[in-house]
Amino acid sequence: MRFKELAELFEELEKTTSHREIVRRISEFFKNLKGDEVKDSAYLFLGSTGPAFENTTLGIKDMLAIRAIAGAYGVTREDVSKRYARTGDLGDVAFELSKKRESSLTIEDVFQRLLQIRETSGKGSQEEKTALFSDILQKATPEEGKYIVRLVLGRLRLGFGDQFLLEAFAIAFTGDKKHAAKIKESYSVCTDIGELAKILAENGARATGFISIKPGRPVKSMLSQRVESFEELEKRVKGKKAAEEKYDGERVQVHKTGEGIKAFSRRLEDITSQYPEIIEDVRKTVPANEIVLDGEIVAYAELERNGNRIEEFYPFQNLMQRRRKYEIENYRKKCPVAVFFFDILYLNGEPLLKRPYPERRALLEMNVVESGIIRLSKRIVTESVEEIEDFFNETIEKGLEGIVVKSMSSNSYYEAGKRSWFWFKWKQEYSEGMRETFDLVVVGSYYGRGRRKGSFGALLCAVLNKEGQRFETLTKVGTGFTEADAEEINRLLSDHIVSEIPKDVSIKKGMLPDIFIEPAVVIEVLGSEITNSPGHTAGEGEEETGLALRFPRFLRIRHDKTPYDAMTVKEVRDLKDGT
Ligand SMILES: Nc1ncnc2c1ncn2[C@@H]1O[C@H](COP(=O)(O)OP(=O)(O)OP(=O)(O)O)[C@@H](O)[C@H]1O
Repeated sequence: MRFKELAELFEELEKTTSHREIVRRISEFFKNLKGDEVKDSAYLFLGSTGPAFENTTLGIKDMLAIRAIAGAYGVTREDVSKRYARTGDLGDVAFELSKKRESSLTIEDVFQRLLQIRETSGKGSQEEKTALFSDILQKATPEEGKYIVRLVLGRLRLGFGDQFLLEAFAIAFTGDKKHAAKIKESYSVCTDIGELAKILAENGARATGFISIKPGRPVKSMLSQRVESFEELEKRVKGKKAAEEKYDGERVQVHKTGEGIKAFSRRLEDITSQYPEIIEDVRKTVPANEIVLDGEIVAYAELERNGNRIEEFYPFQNLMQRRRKYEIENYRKKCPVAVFFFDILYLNGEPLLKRPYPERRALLEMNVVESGIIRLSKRIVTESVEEIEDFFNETIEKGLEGIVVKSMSSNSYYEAGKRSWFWFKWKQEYSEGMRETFDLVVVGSYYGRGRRKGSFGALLCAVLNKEGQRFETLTKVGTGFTEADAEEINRLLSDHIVSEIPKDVSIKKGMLPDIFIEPAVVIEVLGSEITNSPGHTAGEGEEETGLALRFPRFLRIRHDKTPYDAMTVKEVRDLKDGT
């Protein structure tokens, strides 16, 4: 299919606000695609050239793009820069400069070219990338050029995410949107949207029955519910249960496929290169040929004190030093880590997601030999709430944040991507009656004054309205930031500044921030009271006013969460209602 049709659709979708209409248009489009176009278009709709767990960056920043655009249209770089300053979007600049009336570019041509740019590396690659980019721009019409530029820069902002695409697949490939729920479940297991689209296109609704975990392709993590009290725990998980230490670090899924070993974060990013010591030790101590393990990486050291070996757990913030591309060896020494595996999802050709937890745990213990760095989560198995309470107190003494209680029932499967009723977390702060933490999405910022001049004074934060896939504001967060936090936040937000309210965000007039931010950055906030408020849009309906969070205080950036992992309106309402 011609790329022109995709560019035209992008243009229309940008202007469309109706959820139904967007899904309908996308599904019509997918119905007409053939072969590889299905897979490639699925990636392109999300502004990418592959699944999240592959490194899909094309390595072209503004400077190179300006060079490529100037070269393509025979104008000076100054001219391009001036237009860029005026429009704020290099895609719009390409649109202005292109004079081409007709083009024969196909979706495949554009996709292959993006891949070529992505795969060009090494010496002289900048020139080569620029030349490849310039060349395709010359062949493109103004509309096509606009979207090619945005795709190359990773800035296609259509204002919707993968959930819309999955709903469109239901209509396009199964003929009925009632299959959307099953397709969304399949996406938690097959997290490669292109691959999923292809399987659905070839097999229809039947596909959701056989999609399975595959080593090398991370599944979405299973998450836990929270309980308010031990009494509630007893009610929720009857009889024998396991209580495991809860480690506060970075979730990790380790995939071993023969000699290849990869580590993926909760956001499904490839974090293999950040933790070479874990990869080395898995190679040494996990003999299975093909295996997928789930666990938590923590900043950790075993120390000797007065002749005793003691375990030292360091705060989550220490571990964040390891989020880097360079100086890895240096930081490996500065911030030693261990990984605590608590689950096994695949073993030598056999998917284990549908095996109950006790069986999975037994297989985990049989297949992982503990070393200094590779550990198994410590746990007890008991029917007694008192024993769990003792275990909980010991974990707190050790400096850990709490426990995760797991059901031992015969259907306690691994529920990828779900906040499951088989896992319950219990943290120290709950037992102390402390305030609740909220993971919120930053959607705007207000200029700072006084000491905070030049930075932000407060951040406008939102929660996810799951039904509408929209972000609705809940609170303004202005305290709790250190200077380093503020700097890091400014840096993260700078990539996501937009000139108007993003389409999937709702903000009340009186709450409009100085700068709009597209949903991308998640922060964890401590708050104390949820109230009704006409100032915010969270949960606002015809009959209901919005909800607001009072006295919020910034705790940390959640690098590991995407906006779609943020707290939902329903969760906030449940907390308010005390359910
Ligand atoms: N033994 C364990 N079993 C399961 N999860 C564990 C364990 N130890 C640590 N964890 C971590 O705890 C998380 C479970 O809490 P939850 O699912 O609510 O995630 P969260 O939203 O990140 O919450 P929190 O902020 O409380 O960590 C898991 O995602 C995992 O990263």
